[in-house]
Amino acid sequence: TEYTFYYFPVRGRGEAIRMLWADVGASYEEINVAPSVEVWQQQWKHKMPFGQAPMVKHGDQELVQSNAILRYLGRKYDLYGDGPLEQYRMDMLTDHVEDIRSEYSRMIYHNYDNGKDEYIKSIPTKFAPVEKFLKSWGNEYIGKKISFADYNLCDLLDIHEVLSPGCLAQFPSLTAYHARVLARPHIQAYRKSEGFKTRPINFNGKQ
Ligand SMILES: N[C@@H](CCC(=O)N[C@@H](CS(=O)(=O)O)C(=O)NCC(=O)O)C(=O)O
Repeated sequence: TEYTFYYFPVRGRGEAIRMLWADVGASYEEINVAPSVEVWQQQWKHKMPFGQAPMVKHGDQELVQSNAILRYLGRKYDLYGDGPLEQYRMDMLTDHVEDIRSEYSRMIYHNYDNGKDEYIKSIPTKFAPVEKFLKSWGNEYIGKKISFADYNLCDLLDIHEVLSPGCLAQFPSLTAYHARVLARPHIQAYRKSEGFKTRPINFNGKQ
């Protein structure tokens, strides 16, 4: 296989990478670095450059930092837009996805019971700017063609739909965009796979 993917058995920060590989038809093997917390802490954590996962082994390279991995794959598979302005937009939305993902993870892992309702109330504010940008850019994706940033944004929309069903219905461009990415044949096939269907979104089973 072309890649070895060292991560937890969750969507988390790995799902956008899995979607990209599915869409380009790349072969990869998943290594579950946390069949138990002890195995992660005693066998794997110290092997990771920053003590964290995901890590991707590609040839003799060991790649870490999920957004850097996405950009590396974006450059490798021509999934990084057409020119500096499209690349800026992909980077800018990737940064926004990162901001929201961090806030989402903090709620899921540290403040679910008391913070979930308040977080759900904040969802429109988080996604209204994305709706405006996509609408004004008028592309099928963030760029004219699919990019590494689309898989990341699509995964973020997925997990927010699970957290609060219908939360994106008020955003027509975002809703159409989400459906468009999910309708891609290889993504459709991936979403029907056992791996996708059985994988929890987060490590603590909260969603
Ligand atoms: N900026 C890093 C963050 C990676 C990260 O936070 N990994 C978490 C798991 S997850 O947030 O991706 O689900 C981790 O390794 N946690 C275990 C630990 O830190 O021991 C990235 O984007 O790859």
